[in-house]
Order: sequence, then C-alpha cells, then structure tokens
Amino acid sequence: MTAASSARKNTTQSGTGTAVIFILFGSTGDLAKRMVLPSLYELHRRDLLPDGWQLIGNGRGDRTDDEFRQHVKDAIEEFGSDGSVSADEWASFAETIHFAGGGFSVDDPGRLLEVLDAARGAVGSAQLVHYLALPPTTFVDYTKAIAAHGLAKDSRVVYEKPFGTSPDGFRTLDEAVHQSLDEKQIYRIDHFLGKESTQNLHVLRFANGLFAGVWNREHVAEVQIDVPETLDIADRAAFYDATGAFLDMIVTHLFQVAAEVAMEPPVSLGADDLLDARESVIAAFRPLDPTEVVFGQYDGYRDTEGIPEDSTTETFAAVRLWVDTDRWRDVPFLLRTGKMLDHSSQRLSLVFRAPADGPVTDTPKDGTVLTFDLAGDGAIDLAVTIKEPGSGTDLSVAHMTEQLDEVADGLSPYARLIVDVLRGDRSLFTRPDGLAHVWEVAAPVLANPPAPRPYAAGSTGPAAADDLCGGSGWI
Ligand SMILES: NC(=O)C1=CN([C@@H]2O[C@H](COP(=O)(O)OP(=O)(O)OC[C@H]3O[C@@H](n4cnc5c(N)ncnc54)[C@H](OP(=O)(O)O)[C@@H]3O)[C@@H](O)[C@H]2O)C=CC1
Ligand SMILES: O=C1O[C@H](COP(=O)(O)O)[C@@H](O)[C@H](O)[C@H]1O
Repeated sequence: MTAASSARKNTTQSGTGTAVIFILFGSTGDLAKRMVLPSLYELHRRDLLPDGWQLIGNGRGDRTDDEFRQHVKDAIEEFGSDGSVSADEWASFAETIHFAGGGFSVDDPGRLLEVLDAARGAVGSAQLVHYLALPPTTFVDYTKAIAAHGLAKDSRVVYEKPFGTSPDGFRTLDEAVHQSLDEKQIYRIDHFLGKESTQNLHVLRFANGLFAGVWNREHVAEVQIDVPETLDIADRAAFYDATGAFLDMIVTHLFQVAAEVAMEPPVSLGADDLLDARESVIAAFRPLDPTEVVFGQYDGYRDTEGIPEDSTTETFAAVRLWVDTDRWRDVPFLLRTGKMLDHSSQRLSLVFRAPADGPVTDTPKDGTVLTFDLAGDGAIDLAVTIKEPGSGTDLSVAHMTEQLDEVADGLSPYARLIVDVLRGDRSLFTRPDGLAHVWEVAAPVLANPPAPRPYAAGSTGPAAADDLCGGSGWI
C-alpha cells in the first residue's frame, strides 16, 4: 500500500477502527442495482473500504451467495462508473459478498442472524451498518426488527429518501426510529448533498475572501437552482404519481441545496458544525405562498401505463422561496425542476448585482454569475462582464470554467456518502429539525396546490414559471 492510500484508508475506517459489516436491505431492488452496489465497488477499487469489509445482501426471496454475487457483478457492469470489472479486483470484492434471504421482520429474522454470525466469525468484532434501500413504507418495520434482534446497539442506520411522505408520516417515522436508535446513529440520505459541486459551495465561499464578503443580499440579486430533466417517469409510474415533482425534488434535494447556499458561517467545517449550520437555516425559510408556485404536467403523462387518466400530479414545479435572515432578506431563491423538458442540467447560480453606481450602466443580467454545475463530476463557472476584444467598446460575457474532474478524480455522490457513513461523519446527511421545518414551509402548497398547467414534452415547461423571475428569466 502506498503512503497516500494508507492515509486514505485511515481516514475512511469506521469510527471504531474495526471491520465493517454492511447489511443492505432491499439488495435486489432498483436503487441497490443502480447506485449502492456500483458505489461499493467504486470504493473497493479505490481502496476506500476498510479492512475486514463484509457485505450482506438481504431480501425476501432466496438466493445463493453465488447467485447474489452474479447480480452484483451485473449491476456493476451495467451501472458502474466505467462499466468494466477486472478479474482480480472482482475476485477480492466477491469474496466479501453474502446473501441472507427469507426477509427480515420482528417475528422472523430469516437467514440474516445466521449469515451475520458467520461474517463475524470471519472478521471478529465489527461496526454494523444497516442500509435501508427499501420502500419507505417499510422503514418503521425494519427499524423495529433491527432493534428486536439486537442489531441496533452502536450500529449506523442509513435511510433512503423520502424520510416521510407527509407531515404526519414524517413525525410517525421520526418517533419510531428514535425509539430504537439515537440520533447520532441515523444517516438520512439526500444524494444532492454528496455531489462534488455541492460540497464545493461552502469551501469556495469560506476559503476565498473574494466570495466570503459578497455572499449576501447586498451583492446577490437572486439565487437560482434549476434542475430540468429530459427523463420521463415510465419505469416508476406508481411511485411518481403518488409523489410528484414538488415532493420528489423541490422540498428534498433543492431545499437542501438552498440551505447549503443560505447557511450562516459554521464555527468550523467539522461535521457537527456544518450539519448545524445547514439544517438550522431551514427554520428561516418562509412558508411558501401558493401564488409564487407554478406546477405543470407534460402532455401525454396521463397516457403512461400505471398513471390514472385524471391524474393531477405535477411533473414540473417552480417556486419562489424567501429566506428570512438578515443575510438574505428580499433575495428570491428560484427553484425549478421537471420531467420531459428540453434538456437536462443541474445548475445552481448566484446572480450578482451590477454596481449600484459607476460608469458602466448597461451590464447584462448574466454579467456576473457564479454557477455550480451539480451534474456528473461537477464544474464551477464564473461569468464576468468584459469588454469585447476589438476596436469597439461593446460589453461581452466571459466564462471561467473549472471541470472538477480535471482537478482530481471525484467520487460519485453515493460513494461519497457511503464513505462518510463508514467514517461516522454525518455532515452531509439531513437532521429531523430541518426536515420538520421543510414540512412547515411546504404546508401551504400541500393544502392548496396550484392546478398543474399543461406543457409540451420537450419544451421548457409552463411559461408562467418565467414570471417567478420577475420577467428577467432563468439563467
Ligand atoms: N430507484 C431509484 O432511482 C431511487 C430510489 N430511492 C429510494 O430508495 C429506496 C428503494 O427504492 P427502489 O430500489 O426503487 O425500490 P424497489 O421497489 O426496487 O424495492 C427495493 C427492494 O425492497 C424489497 N421490497 C419491496 N417491497 C417490499 C416490502 N413491502 N417489504 C419488504 N421489502 C420490500 C424488494 O426486495 P425483495 O423482493 O428481494 O425483498 C425490492 O427489491 C426507496 O426508499 C426509494 O424512494 C431514492 C432515490 C432514487
Ligand atoms: O432522487 C431523485 O433524483 C433524480 C436525479 O438524480 P441524479 O442522480 O440525476 O442527480 C431524479 O431524476 C429523481 O426523480 C429523484 O427521485
């Protein structure tokens, strides 16, 4: 092992420095296949899993270890970051993989306890990590089963999103998990927080005087978080129709990103301080005004198999959010997302004000914009107004762009968040006080949702969303 990889390993060991047994509930499902299993292999290849690593997949059906290993390999080949699996790297990963079928409930642990005993026999005392890649309706039952079978003590439990699908559902789930677990054992995933660009938000802001001093209402005219998608919802119709764009994206991912922008400076960039700063500012989000919310539904949505022909679920949502702190008072945070739009991107932009007085009076709106491209490996772009080179005096906009993967290899969001679970670092996970406020902010819209406006597939969505920007448009 090189000194560098040794140093990396030390920082990614579980908090106790012991082996880790990672129990993946829902291991045969869609999320496991697309995200979790390929991310675990990414960490294995990059030497970021601790020594003594063991992976146990759980499911209600029965499979042999070899059948499950083949499932994992297929998932990595189809969804992994480079799609290839080298024989040596795979062999050393495969031997850590086991399957415990027969489900898992309070009354019946299936084969899990027996497979876990064997894994403990192989590695000795181990940090348990339970990852619930399960339908959210099962979170309470699985949490109770973990506790009932003596697997809760000192373990870490990762909950997929959504952590509650309504204000009441959130409270019930929150109370149920706290009956079995301490808050410090709980990791609620929001994968937008695991994106390289999102993490660069606070570093760029707090490590550069150029930005630290202008991160406020005096200098920033508006903040835009814009996540259009060309994707449709055909392969998850039932889930999507029961959820809609507002809950699937706005009050989850985009609110967390908004909180990353809006937070007050934390005491340090340590896990607890960062978590505290991000989740506390959500308390200052003003409850949304339904007249500042535009919903849309793409033409043809109701023709999709599994979608009721009278569905009013929104496939597009745009909101104007206000953050009532001294730093951000009267600065609109404009959030927009939708399915089946003309292009896909994930952009967070801070639009800076033109100088209030001075000799240049006709600066373009996009003349000073700091943009974080959250998609893929991430990028940061600073747009500035310049004189167009040449004999004239016309103004032009120049872009200084850094692709983050040109600086160093990043980690995919799920890989990054799993590393943090292994380290015991909760800074990029959500907290119940923040989530409770999210439901208060969403409540007026849930009580009085705007009727979705139709929009053509492949368009930019309902034109009414442009009015939220005060007519000056989305960046
Ligand atoms: N899929 C995605 O792209 C994303 C998913 N998520 C979240 O991840 C979680 C898992 O999603 P996804 O993988 O799509 O879900 P799936 O519907 O694919 O379910 C995952 C697995 O859970 C098990 N399961 C299903 N129903 C039950 C049940 N009633 N009781 C016990 N086990 C059950 C099944 O395994 P078996 O039959 O072997 O028991 C299934 O393979 C959800 O919370 C979802 O919201 C979050 C972001 C994106
Ligand atoms: O959680 C979700 O996120 C995806 C977008 O995620 P990304 O991996 O492309 O960053 C979104 O398409 C999906 O509807 C939502 O459930």
